[in-house]
Amino acid sequence: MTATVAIEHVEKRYRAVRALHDVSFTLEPGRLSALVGHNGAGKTTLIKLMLGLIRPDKGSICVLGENPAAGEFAGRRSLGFLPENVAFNAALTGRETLAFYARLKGSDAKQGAALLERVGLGEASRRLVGTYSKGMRQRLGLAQALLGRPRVLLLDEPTTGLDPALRLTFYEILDELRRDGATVLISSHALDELEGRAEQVLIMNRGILVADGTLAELRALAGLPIRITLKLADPVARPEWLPNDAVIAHDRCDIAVVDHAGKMRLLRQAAGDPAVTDIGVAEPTLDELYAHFLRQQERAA
Ligand SMILES: Nc1ncnc2c1ncn2[C@@H]1O[C@H](COP(=O)(O)OP(=O)(O)OP(=O)(O)O)[C@@H](O)[C@H]1O
Repeated sequence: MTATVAIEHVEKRYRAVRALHDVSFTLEPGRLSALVGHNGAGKTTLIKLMLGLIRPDKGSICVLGENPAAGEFAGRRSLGFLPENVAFNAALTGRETLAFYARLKGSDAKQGAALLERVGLGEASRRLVGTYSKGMRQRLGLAQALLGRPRVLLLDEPTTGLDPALRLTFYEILDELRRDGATVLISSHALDELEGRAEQVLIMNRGILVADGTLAELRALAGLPIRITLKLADPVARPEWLPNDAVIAHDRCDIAVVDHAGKMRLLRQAAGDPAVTDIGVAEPTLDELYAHFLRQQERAA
C-alpha cells in the first residue's frame, strides 16, 4: 500500500531543545494510527511538520506526495486538522464559523450544516460561538476538521472535553472516513480509548520514536506476560497440567504465560478439562506496553 505520509530521519530543534531526533515512520490510507507519548515528547511538533507550519532541520517529510513546507502545498486542501486548543471567533455563530473555514478550504459550504448536525450542534448552530461550552467548541473543531472529506486527518488530543456519547459518535465518524480510505492520526493520552481502535501505535519519548507497530506486534516485541485466570470446580484438586507457578486461591487460579504459543497450549488444556468452569485472558494493555517501551528506552539512554 502506498503511504500517504512518510517521515524520514527527521530532526527538529527549538534552540537548545531537541524536540525530534531521527524520527522515521509511514502512515497508510484506511488506517487509524495513534501517536502517544508524555508531555513534551514531540507529538505536536510532528503534526506541525506534517501540516507544513514548521520545517525540519534534517530529514524529509512527504504528505500526499508533496513536501508540506515547500511554499504552495496543494495537498493542504485534503488535510483535516484539529488542534489541541481550538480557538474560534466568539462573535460568529457555529454555522458562520464553518462557512468561513469551508471558504478557506475551498470546500462545499453546504456540507457545514450536515457536519454540525453530525457532531450534535444542529440546534446550537445559530448561536454565537462565544456562548458555547468547552465540549461544544471541541465539537465545532471536529466539524471544521472534517470539512471537505479529508484524505489525511491529523487530530491533536481530539476527545479531550467530549462527553462519552459524542466520543462514540466521534469514533463512528472516523470509522466511516477510514472505510473511505482516509489516513487518520490521533495524538492522545487516552490510551484505553485507542486500544482496540488504533491499527498502528507510535510511541514517542523525549523526541525519539521508541516503538512503531500494531498492538499485536508491540505485544510480541515486549514479551510482557499474558494473564490467564481459570475458575475451578474443585479448588482442592489441582489439575496436573497446571504450571508450577500457577497461583490458586479458593476456586480461582492465576497463571502468567510469556507468549502466544504458551497461551494457546494452556487454553487447549484448560478447555479440555471439565474441572475448569470458566477462562479469562488478559493480554498486556496499551498502558502496560507504553510503560514498558518507555522504561526500555530510558534504560538504554
Ligand atoms: N515554539 C517552541 N519553542 C521552544 N520549544 C518548543 C516549542 N514548541 C515545542 N517546544 C518544545 O519541544 C518539545 C516537544 O514539544 P511538543 O509540543 O511537540 O510536545 P507534545 O508531545 O505535543 O506535548 P503535549 O503532550 O504536552 O502536548 C518540548 O520540550 C517543548 O517544550
